[in-house]
Amino acid sequence: MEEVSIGILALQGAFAEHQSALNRLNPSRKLNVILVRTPDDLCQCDALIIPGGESTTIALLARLAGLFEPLKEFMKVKPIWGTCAGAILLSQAVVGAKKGGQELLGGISTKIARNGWGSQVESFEVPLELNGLEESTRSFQAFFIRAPVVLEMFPPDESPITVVARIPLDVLPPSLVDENMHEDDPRTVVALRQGRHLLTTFHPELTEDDRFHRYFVEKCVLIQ
Ligand SMILES: NC(=O)CC[C@H](N)C(=O)O
Repeated sequence: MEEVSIGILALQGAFAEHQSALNRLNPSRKLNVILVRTPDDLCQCDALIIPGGESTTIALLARLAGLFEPLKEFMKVKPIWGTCAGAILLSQAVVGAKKGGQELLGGISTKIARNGWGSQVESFEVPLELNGLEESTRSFQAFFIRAPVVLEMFPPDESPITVVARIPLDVLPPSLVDENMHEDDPRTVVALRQGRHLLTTFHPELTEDDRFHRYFVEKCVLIQ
């Protein structure tokens, strides 16, 4: 059986947790997990995960490793999943970037707010409402740690955006709900797929529930 190689960008952040989650899966094809630190590592990958951490630092370290341009090229042809800081890097536009700016790979048609839930809540845990994951009726307990917030989903040029998970308004910490927020508000969208790319603003790798990892492998990587 032909193997498939999934890279995890391992410059900073929660890459080891993603590695453990991938190693727990038992997908329909054999998985080879590669920690990516150089352009040569990236060349061996069929898909990539960019973990949570600090988006500015990850971008800077990627630039220093000579990985930034190769990552942009990679994203044009192969699937990438960005979690939290990784979700910022995948977005087309960001607000709240650090002084000096934030380099983006920009392959997903979203505008995202860095640390967008504000300083009042550094982190929180809520059950999500899912769409298209296995056992979707069973909610997913998600950790948000200084998470970004999706502000806008642009009408895409090519592939449409599929919302994969939302935070129901009634479980959002009250300090984060404002009176203009409605059920379809982009700010409630915490996981979305565009083509073969996946974006999650929380940390699926910090739970034992591997459904998002399975979703990425089956729906973004192995799909023809
Ligand atoms: N948990 C995370 O990945 C936090 C992201 C971080 N706030 C950033 O801007 O990069």
